[in-house]
Amino acid sequence: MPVADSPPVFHARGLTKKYGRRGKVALDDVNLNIPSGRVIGLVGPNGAGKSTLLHLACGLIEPTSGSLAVLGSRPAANASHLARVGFVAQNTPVYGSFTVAEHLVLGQKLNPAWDPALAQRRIRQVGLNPAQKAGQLSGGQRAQLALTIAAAKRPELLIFDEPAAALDPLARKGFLQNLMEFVLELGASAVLSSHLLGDIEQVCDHIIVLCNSKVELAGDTGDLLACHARLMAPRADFDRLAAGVEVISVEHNGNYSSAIVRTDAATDPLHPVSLEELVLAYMTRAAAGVESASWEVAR
Ligand SMILES: Nc1ncnc2c1ncn2[C@@H]1O[C@H](COP(=O)(O)OP(=O)(O)OP(=O)(O)O)[C@@H](O)[C@H]1O
Repeated sequence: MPVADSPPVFHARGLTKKYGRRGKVALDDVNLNIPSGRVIGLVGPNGAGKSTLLHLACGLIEPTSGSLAVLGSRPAANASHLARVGFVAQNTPVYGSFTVAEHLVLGQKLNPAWDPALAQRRIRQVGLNPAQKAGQLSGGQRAQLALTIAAAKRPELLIFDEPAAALDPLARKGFLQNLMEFVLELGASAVLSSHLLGDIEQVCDHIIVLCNSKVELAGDTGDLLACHARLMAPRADFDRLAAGVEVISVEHNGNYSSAIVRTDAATDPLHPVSLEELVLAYMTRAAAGVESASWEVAR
């Protein structure tokens, strides 16, 4: 894994992206500092701005205002920076009329640090036929090809936009396993956007929760899990919570309530939360904020 003094994977300051003449806001004043050496899960509801952030990070689009540095430089600043980042887009695009072997030849031509041995070995390991046209591969095989091409660049950062969404559970498991093997073999960082919280929980050690174009939560999963818990108590107790306890989301069931709280205090009775519960709590809070804001406007 990269050393502690490596530049951050993402360093965003006031990062804002608006689309089109109407200025549709996709990212709104985002601040982030994501250390290297992590497998980062980027989660959030549809339209939250995840793909926009990843496209900005790959230099495919420009911010409207603010700044984003990726591995310490402007995204896609030059050929050598491009070579440091491997990107697997949504639906893992490949050239349908090219064979698997032709993809590897193309990869070698286009990438100065291409590792042919790694590419060949991985193609063999995942059982891809070099002579097969990519257009005839299954979704899982296409994803494995796209992952191999991204990894054979030997990048410092691998970026995946919902790479496994269309795969069946077995293919997804294989894909995630390979992804983790690559991360270890390359000593790379990875950013993985996904709606599949189970996948995120399985492979990520850092998360970014993006809701309504803003960062709702970001941090190392271990740290976040340590300062969140489920609090179950009579409903009335929630009116007099200890100082330092913040309710993120709460469900009432008769006179009893169950809440996900952020706490630096030891409050009884607290139960640990899973990463999935934590992410859902922040997404629920953000959705409730939008609902009450639009209700205010409607009044
Ligand atoms: N090229 C574009 N032109 C106009 N609006 C766009 C464009 N791309 C994205 N948007 C809008 O920006 C917002 C964020 O979109 P984005 O694709 O980044 O979200 P996302 O979190 O990746 O969503 P999903 O989970 O559905 O893939 C959405 O409201 C979307 O409609």
